[in-house]
Amino acid sequence: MSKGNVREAALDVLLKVEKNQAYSHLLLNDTINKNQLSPKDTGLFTELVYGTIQHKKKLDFYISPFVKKPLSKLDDWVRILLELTVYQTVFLDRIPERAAFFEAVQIAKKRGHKGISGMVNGVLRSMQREGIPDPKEIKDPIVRLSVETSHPEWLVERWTDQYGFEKTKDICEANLIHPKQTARVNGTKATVEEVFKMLEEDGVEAEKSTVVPEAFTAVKGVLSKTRAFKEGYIAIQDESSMLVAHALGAVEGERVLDACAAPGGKSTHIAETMNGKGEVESLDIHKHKVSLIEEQAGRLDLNNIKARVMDAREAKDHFEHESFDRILVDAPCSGLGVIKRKPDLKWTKTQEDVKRLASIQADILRNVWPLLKQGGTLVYSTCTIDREENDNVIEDFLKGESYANGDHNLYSRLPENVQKQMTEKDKVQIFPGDFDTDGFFISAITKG
Ligand SMILES: C[S@@+](CC[C@H](N)C(=O)[O-])C[C@H]1O[C@@H](n2cnc3c(N)ncnc32)[C@H](O)[C@@H]1O
Repeated sequence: MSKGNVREAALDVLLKVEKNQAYSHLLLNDTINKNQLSPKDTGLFTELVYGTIQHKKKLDFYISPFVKKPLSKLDDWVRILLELTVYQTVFLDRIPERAAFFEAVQIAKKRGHKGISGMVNGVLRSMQREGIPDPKEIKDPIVRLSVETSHPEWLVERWTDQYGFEKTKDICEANLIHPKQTARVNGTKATVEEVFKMLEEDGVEAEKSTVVPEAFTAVKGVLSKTRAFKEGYIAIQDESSMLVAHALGAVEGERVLDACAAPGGKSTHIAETMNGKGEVESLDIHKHKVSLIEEQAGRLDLNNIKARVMDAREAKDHFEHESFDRILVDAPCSGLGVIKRKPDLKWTKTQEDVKRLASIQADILRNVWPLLKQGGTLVYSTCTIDREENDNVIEDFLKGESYANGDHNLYSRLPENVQKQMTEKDKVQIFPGDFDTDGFFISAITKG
């Protein structure tokens, strides 16, 4: 594919993502596979799409003074083409300005009329001549942080109310850092050392995690292309997600319910911690996602996972009362802890979503609770960092259920680094800047 076509493909993806027609990561993979992009083009294409979404607000701040009307009045494709081009010139060193400008004008000519390509050219040339504005000059600290780190103002305000301004600044800045490529070793098949040898043969340079014992970061190479991945020796997963199986603490022979399980990252990890012995019942409301759990379990050679389509809110009608030793509710959530991986979330999620999700989370918890044995453990986790979906859901649940208590042993089941982060023994909020991982909330409750 030529560079121009890569940029045009990026523009198409950005338009669809903005219109909420698809998630960026799915559309990105789809375009890469359909067009059989080379590794080099894949790199540029991915960078253009994620970078433009990630820095959208700052890019608009740079562009607005040079456009006569409000940016919202431009055709969407014209505004996105400008954002995409300015992203390349301001954030990427390796792309010469003249090449980026030339391609932008060619795309504008192809998609619009002469007036539009002239306008695009004019805006870009004026920016080049006059220089871009500096967000540091914005007086209001919330607006300044929102522009500097490209987050919606409502989110910066909300996090400031919940965690204070300095912590919010940390979160916003951490959200701009490229996510690491991390994975865990499938302990039922090999040791970390054995897997490192296999990876080396495939040109992957790996470093042990400082957070999770069975985890590592690939600093060079592509994990999904290795024999270790294809033959089920590793599973690609963020380290904070891996903490959840530790928090649950399942052991051989137990019966575990994973109420919201697809695509199966945690179900398979739990099955590994049980050494493949015992039962994991993995539910998901979406039929197409249940097959992903089966695929993962198959690849990792784990035979003790039973995946089925089910609304967790109805699970108590399908399983025997108090029949599970442990239950995981890795709830559907706003995903505000994984913005560095899925930057479109910061532009698509709203406060209404947070409220709606908190009510679903509470419903799921209430409905799976009767299935937990006396003395059993339930772990509630989310990949968000919003109190309304995390602490508040758990506090309300504990108030409403007389046999539910915070499980203070959670503390001892988590790695030392994480323990240091904990201010309470039965729950922990991990922020994206804490360990260079996704943001995650993990809490544990016991029955009896
Ligand atoms: C955070 S994701 C789970 C990720 C999974 N635990 C993993 O580690 O791979 C939440 C999942 O809950 C599913 N879900 C949403 N509402 C549900 C419900 N009422 N019952 C069961 N699953 C639900 C979604 O389809 C989604 O796959």
